[in-house]
Amino acid sequence: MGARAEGEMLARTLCVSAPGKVILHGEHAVVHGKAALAVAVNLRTFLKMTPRNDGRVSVELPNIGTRLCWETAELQPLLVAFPAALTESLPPSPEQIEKLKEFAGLTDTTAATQSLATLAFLYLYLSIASKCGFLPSVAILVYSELPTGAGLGSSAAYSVCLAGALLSGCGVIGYPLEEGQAVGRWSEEELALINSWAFRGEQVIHGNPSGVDNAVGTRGGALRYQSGNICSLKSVPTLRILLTNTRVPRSTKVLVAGVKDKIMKFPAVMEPVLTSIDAISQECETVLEAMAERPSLEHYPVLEELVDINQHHLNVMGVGHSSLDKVCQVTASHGLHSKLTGAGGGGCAITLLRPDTAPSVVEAAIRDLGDCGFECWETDIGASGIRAHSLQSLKAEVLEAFGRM
Ligand SMILES: Nc1ncnc2c1ncn2[C@@H]1O[C@H](COP(=O)(O)OP(=O)(O)O)[C@@H](O)[C@H]1O
Ligand SMILES: C[C@@](O)(CCOP(=O)(O)O)CC(=O)O
Ligand SMILES: [Mg+2]
Repeated sequence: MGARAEGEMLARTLCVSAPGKVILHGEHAVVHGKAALAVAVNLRTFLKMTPRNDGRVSVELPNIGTRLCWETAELQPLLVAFPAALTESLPPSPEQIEKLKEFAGLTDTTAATQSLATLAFLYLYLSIASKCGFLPSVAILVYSELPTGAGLGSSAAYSVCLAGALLSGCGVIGYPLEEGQAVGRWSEEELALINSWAFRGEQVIHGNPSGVDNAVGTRGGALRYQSGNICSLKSVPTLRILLTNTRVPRSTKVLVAGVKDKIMKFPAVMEPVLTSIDAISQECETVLEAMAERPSLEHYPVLEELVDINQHHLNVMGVGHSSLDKVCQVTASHGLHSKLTGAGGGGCAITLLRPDTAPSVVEAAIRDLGDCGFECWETDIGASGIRAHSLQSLKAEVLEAFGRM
């Protein structure tokens, strides 16, 4: 697609998608500067953005039953609180969030799910619009295959899609889809910009995110993340992972804040736990590299033991839940090893499957987990990061979701 001047609105419909993720090790500790290993999973969030000609901006969020619509003229006065220089260099401020809450009529009685999604959209829309000097009149629809609020990075996939679409739509970055092309990808430099803005969206939703989720949602694959440093893991073996959704709702923002409180209350107790989790991430990465070089079943007992140790540490940090304990007990009864993934407190767990784990064992574990009311599915890891798509290339259920609104 030919280059457009920054600030020149894309005059066509664009479509982007970003993957969810699984944190193998390091959730919560990564918020406090330790290493985490995260892999993208092929459950994706899709966003379609279409130019409007009526001076309005609308947002359809069917996964959370939310529809938003404003006149861009209503939004114009808010730009004063979003000067480009400020929003690019500083995190969302409490004053900015308060202004957005007041504007959108969000109160303490508004469901957090709706409130956070609305605030993240408005923050990114106004910040990027401020950077390119105009308020685009567009219709946005976001549809996700990810369970929302379950530890699979749905907030990050949402933020990455919004950042990619708005930056492309406003001409800050290109839209990498030539005529006749099905899928396009941005340059490294553009991905870095998408990631940094997605991180801003995560800051609105999570409060104090580490950045691992938006990093893996932007770049895909498998990576080690520590204090802003992203290291893509080139040699990662194919891992079989069983995902179990306990369906217990929880808020990452609340759980992350709770861990911070515990660290503040018991620093001498909690710092060694964080250091131990950091060592687990490093040890796991070493084993995965060895497996990639020389595949062998001998490495699995080590991986399984690291899973067990990390799960115990997460319970010590206060982010376990009886439903997650149940997943661990049920899978252990089949000789399998599980841990929570993401913020915990419910949501999803991962179970490591060996290459030679008998299908009958997996089926029995899935059956028993289903009897507990949990939803299970085996997933492959290492999905691609954010992508641009032609509408024609999208699978039927996505087109259906895009079309029914
Ligand atoms: N598809 C979506 N549509 C609208 N909002 C979404 C979507 N996915 C995630 N969100 C926002 O992200 C929040 C979930 O974030 P979080 O608590 O971090 O859970 P997760 O583990 O899924 O990232 C939701 O409450 C909602 O505000
Ligand atoms: C708990 C944490 O480490 C991961 C949160 O993952 P999720 O939002 O629950 O998918 C928080 C963070 O790293 O920002
Ligand atoms: Mg999240």
